[in-house]
Amino acid sequence: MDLVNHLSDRLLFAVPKKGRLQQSCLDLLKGSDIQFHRHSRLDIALCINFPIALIFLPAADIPVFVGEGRVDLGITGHDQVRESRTTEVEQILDLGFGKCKLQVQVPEKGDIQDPKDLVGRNIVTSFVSLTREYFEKLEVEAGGEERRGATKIKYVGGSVEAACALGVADGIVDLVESGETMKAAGLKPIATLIETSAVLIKSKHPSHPELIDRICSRIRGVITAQKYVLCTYNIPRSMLTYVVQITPGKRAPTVTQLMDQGAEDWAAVSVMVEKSKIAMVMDQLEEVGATDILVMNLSNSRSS
Ligand SMILES: Nc1ncnc2c1ncn2[C@@H]1O[C@H](COP(=O)(O)OP(=O)(O)OP(=O)(O)O)[C@@H](O)[C@H]1O
Ligand SMILES: O=P(O)(O)OC[C@H]1O[C@H](OP(=O)(O)OP(=O)(O)O)[C@H](O)[C@@H]1O
Repeated sequence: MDLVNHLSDRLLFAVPKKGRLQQSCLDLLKGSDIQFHRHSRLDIALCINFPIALIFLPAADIPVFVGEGRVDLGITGHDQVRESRTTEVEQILDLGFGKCKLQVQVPEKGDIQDPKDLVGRNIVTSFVSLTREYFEKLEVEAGGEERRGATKIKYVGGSVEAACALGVADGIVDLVESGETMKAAGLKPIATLIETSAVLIKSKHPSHPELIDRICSRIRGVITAQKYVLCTYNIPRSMLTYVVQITPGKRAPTVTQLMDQGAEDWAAVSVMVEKSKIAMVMDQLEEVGATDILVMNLSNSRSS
């Protein structure tokens, strides 16, 4: 197959080839009905139902390719966009997965309590630019311009948490989600550089802008459906002003008349509620007299 010819008319969309973001990305593509066949060992997959080619790349390389305009769209971590230093990508959508923090970590039992204590010492990280930027500020605060660059920052590609135990580093800068890796390595956090999650990014000069809008709209629909549930309930009309405050909806609740004889002063409400808040919202609705409260998962959505 002549891949180069096949790519020329297609929107190029980069997704992580491995690691923490990959499965959620594949789920998102499936939910958006972006169909493709990936041949084993090939990092390019042509879509069947869109003029799109998926390019499987390391998460760290995606902002570089998108920033240089070699690829039109991409999914990677916000941390990787910041680390790449590119100003040529637009972050168009927070995808809500891959949430973690980039933290300064030191041995739990050591004498270092404050990131300032690390100035002039050895740091190991996969995020050299963000770490350098962070420590340059501390260096200047600690000793003026002549201290700038005093901290030794070394790049490693993975297993960063092993660096202190191996005597390579006095502290590390690494991602933390559950904290299990940090704890197992006998480390504790002493500062947070940034919080991150997966983002959809696009080149500032993309090809196929209309197709990009279509894909963004599909992905946004799937993300919204994952974030919200649909809640319906019945409520006396006299209580409507209260319950609208409990369930304001994404735009506004839909209120309809109950058809039951004798229920003229009752209304049926249908409204989107954030999944993370639904249990508390149901408690509040019950307290103010709502009945027949039902909650349904959404498989997809579209709204402007
Ligand atoms: N523990 C985690 N929880 C949530 N998201 C994470 C976690 N670790 C990493 N991420 C996100 O996934 C991105 C890719 O990290 P990951 O460790 O999967 O890298 P990778 O591309 O597999 O490279 P490598 O494993 O070789 O370092 C990170 O930049 C971050 O945005
Ligand atoms: O706080 P936790 O939930 O334990 O997650 C944090 C770990 O996850 C990432 O590494 P990953 O496991 O992806 O492998 P890596 O060390 O090879 O990058 C990150 O670099 C941490 O090591």
